[in-house]
Amino acid sequence: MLEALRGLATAALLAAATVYFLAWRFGESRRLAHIYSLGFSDPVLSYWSAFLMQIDSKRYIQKQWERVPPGTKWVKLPGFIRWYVLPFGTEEFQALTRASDDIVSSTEAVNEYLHARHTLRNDIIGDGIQVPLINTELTRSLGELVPEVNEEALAALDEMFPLQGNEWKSFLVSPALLQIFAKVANRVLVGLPLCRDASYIKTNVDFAVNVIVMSFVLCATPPPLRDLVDRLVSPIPKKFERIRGYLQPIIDARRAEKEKLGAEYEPHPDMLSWLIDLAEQHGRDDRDIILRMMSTNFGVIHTASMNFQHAFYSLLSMPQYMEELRAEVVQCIDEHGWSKTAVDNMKLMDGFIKESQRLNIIGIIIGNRIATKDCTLAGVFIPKGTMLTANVVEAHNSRDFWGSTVDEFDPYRYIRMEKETGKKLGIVTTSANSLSFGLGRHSCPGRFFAAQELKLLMAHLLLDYEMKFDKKEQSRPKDVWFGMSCMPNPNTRVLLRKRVKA
Ligand code: HEM
Repeated sequence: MLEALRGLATAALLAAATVYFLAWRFGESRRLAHIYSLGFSDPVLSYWSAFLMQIDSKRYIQKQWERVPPGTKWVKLPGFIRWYVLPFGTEEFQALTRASDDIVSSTEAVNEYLHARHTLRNDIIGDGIQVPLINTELTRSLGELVPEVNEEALAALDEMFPLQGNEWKSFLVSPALLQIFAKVANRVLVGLPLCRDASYIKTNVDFAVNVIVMSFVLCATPPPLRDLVDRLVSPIPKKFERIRGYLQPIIDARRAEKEKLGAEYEPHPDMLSWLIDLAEQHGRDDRDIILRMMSTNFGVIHTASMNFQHAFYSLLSMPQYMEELRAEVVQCIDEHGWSKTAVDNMKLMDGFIKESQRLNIIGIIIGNRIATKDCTLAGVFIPKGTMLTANVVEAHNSRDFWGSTVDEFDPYRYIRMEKETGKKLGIVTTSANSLSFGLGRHSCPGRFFAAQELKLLMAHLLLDYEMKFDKKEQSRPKDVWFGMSCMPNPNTRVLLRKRVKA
């Protein structure tokens, strides 16, 4: 009896979800009929296109893009849940990057694809007032933070890759790098000793996975049922309580220290301190501070770790660049010590990581925004509720822009282009053809810190380790694609050995 009832409830839920999504999709297809389709435009047949797109999204968008008639302004890409509208020409791309927040909202887009109102509690912290802290406090402190980031990078590498004598040892890269990046980031988010607490780090790493899984669950749930499903199955409230257990005593201790020392109080140079001050200015409670810490952790750990893995695999598959990169690190450190200037001067390393980001993308689209009202962008009507986004595959592989060597991995490309154009083209420079950190006013504010940690970690690996893939053929392991998203192969093992320095 109970089984039958459960079956009936599941069938009713599935039927409700199907009716809801079909109704939504029919309406959206009608409203976007004037925009060129990458595949079938018919609301029903477009599900077939969406299916083909999910199977091999990179090839699908590349092939369909080549067929777009010249002069087209915007195109739409079919998804199972909705259409994605993308700028086709330069003018349209600029209209998207320049559109103000009251026309296109990145927060609403995050709310939709990550279900952030539920998963990241954007109903409370969706105002994003912590974002400017990254642009100001964190980016300004990068120079001061180098010794700390450096110390943490060394400690984390030693812990995750323990080696003795001159033995070669095999390591699974992906989980080790997640821990390393979580620890290094938390050195500047919360400081010592918590950044080295294995259980705190694990809770944050797991929280990010919970967010992704819950966003899939909520995506498959019709909107009226989402609050209920979230309350019944989400593991996130428990994660919040665990993180609160770690952070609340530190928040209390810092407040007590400030009260005791008065004018002599030296604030800790980390995100937690900046958030405590921010909460005071805006009259927010400690729950607010903890949620913002969790949301920041969500944004920093997996992105940096995946970008690094891609660059690391590229390096191992092209060992011819190891000596040149090592020589550059040695020269920069000899001249400037372990400092921001030294890191900034590692131009070949910069170009190597940027070239890896260009060719090893983590998704075919980036910079999602939702139109919050009916509007006209570059002369074309965009209805309220449309998801706008940009094509990373085309941006990073455009033969017109990158020239005949577009398919080659060339770390010197940016040094050469900087000389030719006089423009800065480092990792942190975003443009219509470099979209790894997003686009326009909501491009990643943490990219200056991210570039520093990626370069410092790569520098230490080069100086302190010999490394190669733990498999016969030393070629890049195949990436793993899920629909429109891609990640470096998580099963990759690497052999490491302590390097004897000359
Ligand atoms: C390699 C590492 C990283 C990558 C690839 C990355 C990438 C991105 C991308 C693609 C976006 C969306 C941009 C857009 O919608 O146009 C973004 C947004 C953001 N990132 Fe990062 N990120 C990284 C590291 C970091 C770090 C270390 C921090 C903080 C310290 C950070 C904080 C943020 C924030 C707060 C936003 C939202 C900005 C806004 O809404 O205005 N990210 N990031």
